[in-house]
Amino acid sequence: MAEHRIDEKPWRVLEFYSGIGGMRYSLMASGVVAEVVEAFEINDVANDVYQHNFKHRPHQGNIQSLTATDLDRYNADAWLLSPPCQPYTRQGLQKHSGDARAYSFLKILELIPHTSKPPQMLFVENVVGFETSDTHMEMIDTLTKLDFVTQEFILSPLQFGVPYSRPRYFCLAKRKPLSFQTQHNNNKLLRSPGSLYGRDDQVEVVECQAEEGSDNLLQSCEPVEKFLESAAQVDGEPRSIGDSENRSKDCDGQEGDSIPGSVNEYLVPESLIERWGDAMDIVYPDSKRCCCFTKSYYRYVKGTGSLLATVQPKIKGKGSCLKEQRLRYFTPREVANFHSFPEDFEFPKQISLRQRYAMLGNSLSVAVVAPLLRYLFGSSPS
Ligand SMILES: C[S@@+](CC[C@H](N)C(=O)[O-])C[C@H]1O[C@@H](n2cnc3c(N)ncnc32)[C@H](O)[C@@H]1O
Repeated sequence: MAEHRIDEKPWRVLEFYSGIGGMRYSLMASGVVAEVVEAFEINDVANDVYQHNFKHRPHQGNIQSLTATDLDRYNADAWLLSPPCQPYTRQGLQKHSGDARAYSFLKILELIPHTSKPPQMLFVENVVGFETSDTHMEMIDTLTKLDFVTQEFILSPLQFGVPYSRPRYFCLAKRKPLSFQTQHNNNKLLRSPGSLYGRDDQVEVVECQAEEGSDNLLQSCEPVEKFLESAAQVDGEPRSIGDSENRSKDCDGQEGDSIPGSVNEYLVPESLIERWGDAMDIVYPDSKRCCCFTKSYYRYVKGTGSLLATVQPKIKGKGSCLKEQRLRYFTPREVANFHSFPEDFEFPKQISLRQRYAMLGNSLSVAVVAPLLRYLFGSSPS
């Protein structure tokens, strides 16, 4: 557990790029006594979802236009940020700080020295690849000049028992005189959660080798079936206003927008299986791993997330007839389960299926972020 402050006053937290609130759910799950004093998000649909679940509407607008005076008003102890990842993704142009979508985060870094009371703690989440970018260099440079100590991680839900591969980069920063519990990891990039639980480096090396694919690691994960809705629940997904009855089924694998009214509408059309079967990642209820769901899941089938075989073939995989396996998309609720969102998380009825998948694809794993936040806020032995 994170230690409470002696005065029991909650930490005052600012949440930047709040989306549908994955960071806030992680903070709640971490057990840290904290209050989100404001959240910032440009996308009003995401703000609808956030408000629906937290009864608090984030400040809507471009983070780039915030000033040091604006931020001073909140008198926050910690800033949690999950800035756009497109400038750093391997599939993208990798323009890093040259990409306009990186500007708002660079602006925030610029503002820190101009605030009258800089935050004591910072938490940044991004895609793997961020750690080699010039934005990362800029961030570490700024934090070092301001007397922050950092510990960086690349971690995936697979390392926390969730059968879901979504490795992400995390930077944890504390301003002196605050310090981390495991100080020998200062200024290191770690690929195992060992130090979050006070385990030594040797264990970390083993776990690091185990990441992404080792049998040991996968065996410690729960099976995919634990994350599934029952057929009745899948059937009960709400239909949204203005959604078309049928998805358009383009030959390039792109699909249109809708909200399914029955389980059949999650089934992958045969035309897509014929055309894209070889590129599909297919998993079974007893599988111990599925692929990262991106914001294009359900619109495209290639490289956007796994599909579930609802009929178990005699021989698993592509050797057996895919059409007989009744492939279906995971529902948004199931994707939220893989992100370890709480059961009471829900989308307002008017949010379309495409929007649900897009916002979930942008979000983060509570199973990974909660222990990182607990570690960040925990106080070091003096
Ligand atoms: C990687 S997602 C973070 C998602 C969030 N952590 C969650 O759990 O849903 C980035 C978010 O930043 C928002 N965003 C991007 N640029 C922004 C800007 N300049 N100002 C405010 N929000 C921005 C996007 O709309 C998106 O929701």
